[in-house]
Amino acid sequence: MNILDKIVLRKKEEVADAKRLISVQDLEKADYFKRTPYSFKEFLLAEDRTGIIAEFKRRSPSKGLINGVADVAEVTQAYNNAGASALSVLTDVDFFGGKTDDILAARAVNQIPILRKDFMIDEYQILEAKAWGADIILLIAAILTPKQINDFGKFAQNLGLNVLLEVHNLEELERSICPNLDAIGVNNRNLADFTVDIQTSFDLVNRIPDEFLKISESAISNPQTIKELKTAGFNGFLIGENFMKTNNPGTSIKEFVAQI
Ligand SMILES: O=P(O)(O)OC[C@@H](O)[C@@H](O)c1c[nH]c2ccccc12
Repeated sequence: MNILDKIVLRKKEEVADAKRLISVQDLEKADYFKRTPYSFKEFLLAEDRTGIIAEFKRRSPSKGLINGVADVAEVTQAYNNAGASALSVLTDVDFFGGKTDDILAARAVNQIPILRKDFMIDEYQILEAKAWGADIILLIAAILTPKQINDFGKFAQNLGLNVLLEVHNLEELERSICPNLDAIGVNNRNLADFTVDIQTSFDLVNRIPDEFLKISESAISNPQTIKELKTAGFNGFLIGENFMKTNNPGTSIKEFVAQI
């Protein structure tokens, strides 16, 4: 079994446990459930922002521990102050060291869009994202059928959430594309075997219809790469490890932004 299969198997248990603890009715009663999410597009295309979607990630299956001490409120605020267009917060517990409370903590101190970064397999998780104050959800083509992508996309957009579809190759892109999406992300990392190649982004960018925001995800560590991805047509750049692996992710993003 590859790692992605393991994550999805465990996710099914995690979601079943969460459903037993908190009902859908209770999620819908949360204060944040009433708020209107920020527009991903508006922030990504804003002249005074960088297009960077800056990620808070403690650990990953590919790298193990990345940062065990960083504070989510402190780091996401520093990302925001450095000009991030949006924040990405991992909520997967077992494989990425995330916590539900991380989104709540980031939401409380930031007025820019927040992506709930997780492996979405059930509508319940979309309701959680809304209740926790997230603005964007991620749908990963590699683990979902085209029908699930269409249905989850519609469900999320009906709640006012923005939808980011993640693909890793042309086959996933072509089978998954549907109208109920706001953005399409090309993951430079193959989630099944962790190999990374930025070329994946350059190969797929012109296959993404212009009605969608175009995001390049993972393995970005050089400001020069942002310039090249922009020229190729990307609007957004999802960066995690490059900042999180340092002693001070907030300083790290500032130095990075100064060079783009
Ligand atoms: O830390 P990196 O290499 O900058 O990558 C960030 C982000 O793209 C990566 O964490 C990611 C992309 N897609 C995912 C899906 C699930 C979990 C994590 C991810």
